[in-house]
Amino acid sequence: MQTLEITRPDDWHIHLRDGDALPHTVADASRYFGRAIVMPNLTPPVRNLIEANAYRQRIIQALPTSGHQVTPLMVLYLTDNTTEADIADAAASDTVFAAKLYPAGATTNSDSGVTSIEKLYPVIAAMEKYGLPLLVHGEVTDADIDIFDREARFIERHLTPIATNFPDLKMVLEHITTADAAQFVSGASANIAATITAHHMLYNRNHMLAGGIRPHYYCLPILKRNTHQQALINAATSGSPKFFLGTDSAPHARHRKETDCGCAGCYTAYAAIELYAEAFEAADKLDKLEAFASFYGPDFYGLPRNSDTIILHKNSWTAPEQLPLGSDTIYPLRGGEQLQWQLA
Ligand SMILES: NC(=O)N[C@@H](CC(=O)O)C(=O)O
Ligand SMILES: [Zn+2]
Ligand SMILES: [Zn+2]
Repeated sequence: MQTLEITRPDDWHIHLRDGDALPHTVADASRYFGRAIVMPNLTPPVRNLIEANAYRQRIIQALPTSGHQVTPLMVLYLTDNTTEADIADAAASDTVFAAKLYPAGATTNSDSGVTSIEKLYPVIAAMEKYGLPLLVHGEVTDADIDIFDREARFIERHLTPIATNFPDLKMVLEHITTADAAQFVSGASANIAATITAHHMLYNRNHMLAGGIRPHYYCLPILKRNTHQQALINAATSGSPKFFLGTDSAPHARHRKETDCGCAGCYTAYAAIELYAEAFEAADKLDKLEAFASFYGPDFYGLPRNSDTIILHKNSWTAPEQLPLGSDTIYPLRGGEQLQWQLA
């Protein structure tokens, strides 16, 4: 049996949600991730250090009592009312590691997001000054911009100006989905990086739309055409330290995805590294998985790499068709289908 031993990975983009969902999401994230950058898009969102620390406590209370435990790294949710003092407090803490820019209306729970990125510039200046990374959901929201073009337009309109105006800002373009984004990040300075999900490496929009509409493949930014998928595979497996693992595992109750207006988000945390291993193996680049999953993320954030390892076996198994999420159930990505890699 083929075996793969890699340094313990971290997840640099995950949604753990809150309340009775937490025991489930936290247990899945704890299977092997050392640390997790925890997205702040709760309702209400995590807007300041006090709210971040309270959420962190709720996560810690939900950690499994035996076995490995993931360490939550908290993130602030930027709003039109975020102040430079909010940034200073967060940067001085040892619990908050970044702040997240959601353009208002761009994605799940982004209603409190930023309505004018230019008005946010003083806050971004503070992030540059204090060295707090800016994490970006990079999509414009204009009704007249095609949903498949929203990431590329965001790069031209907003990311390029931010990068020019704040040359020392640490910035992560989250869950990139286009060749345009991969190119932008590759060509940018070393303080600009990107996370890539397993599902954007494994799938393109045909998987979601050809032969029937499959709501469990619907996430934002939306899956693009296969040439973009190939660009993401190339970026993730290139060995460039600018691209690292962020699952964007985002659970939604099954009935909220299988409905007339379904939610965006795919649940992958139950088999995240297994799905990435499959994608890297398909590209014949398994040797590049460890650095993508375990080195480049902590290097970018200025944190130590994990010192222990995990082991994966090449061994086919059937993914569960559904999983509990508090009092709801979720249909995980790949539910009921075969997975190729298994955690030892
Ligand atoms: N990716 C998604 O489709 N959904 C995420 C939000 C996000 O990361 O944009 C969620 O919170 O459900
Ligand atoms: Zn997002
Ligand atoms: Zn996300």
